[in-house]
Amino acid sequence: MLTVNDRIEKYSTDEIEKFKMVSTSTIGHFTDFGFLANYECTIPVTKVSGEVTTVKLSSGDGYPLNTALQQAKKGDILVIDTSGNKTHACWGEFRARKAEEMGLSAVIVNGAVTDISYLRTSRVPVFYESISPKTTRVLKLEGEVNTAVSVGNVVFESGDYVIADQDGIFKINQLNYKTLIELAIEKEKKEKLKRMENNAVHCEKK
Ligand SMILES: O=C([O-])CC(=O)C(=O)O
Ligand SMILES: [Mg+2]
Repeated sequence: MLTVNDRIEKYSTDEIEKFKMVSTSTIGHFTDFGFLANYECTIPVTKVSGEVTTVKLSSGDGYPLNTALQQAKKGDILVIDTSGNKTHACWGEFRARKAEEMGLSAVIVNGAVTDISYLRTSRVPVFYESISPKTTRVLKLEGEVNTAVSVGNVVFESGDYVIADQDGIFKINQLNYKTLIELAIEKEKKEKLKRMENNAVHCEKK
């Protein structure tokens, strides 16, 4: 049985523009919640962000991913919950090729990936936990698309917004994002000034 929910839009274009302005390490000054810890990334990422499409797999069945890739939109971050499977890689070269074609921003998976040499050349970054030669298969057993999933101890739903950079991955929390983003933008402005002052002092000393 495959459950497919409609895609949800949670944030306005203006709000999304603001989210893109801040780094994860600035948000980390104000909250501990919403961060995924210890994920590897296939390529060096300076900054990536996007709305979330979720998919939940079971028993090494990769089939729901086909549906998720049909539901996802350009710019999305695909969040894959393997339901605890850390050995059967659900993401490899051909999924990556599809993601490139669609223009996905990134993929986050709480399990294994495969075809790592290809993934390291793909422009779509994949945040993952492990590498495995064993893969999921098309079993058509069970799965969910755009339901709530838990990945890296964070709950993700369709339409959530994720920002990721070299310091980590952060999911915007609908409960407090207005305050949090204003605080983060303000802090980044202050830090920019501080940086300029610092550099000026440095130049004077030379
Ligand atoms: O089919 C899979 O589950 C993963 C894979 O090898 C690919 O995407 O090329
Ligand atoms: Mg493959």
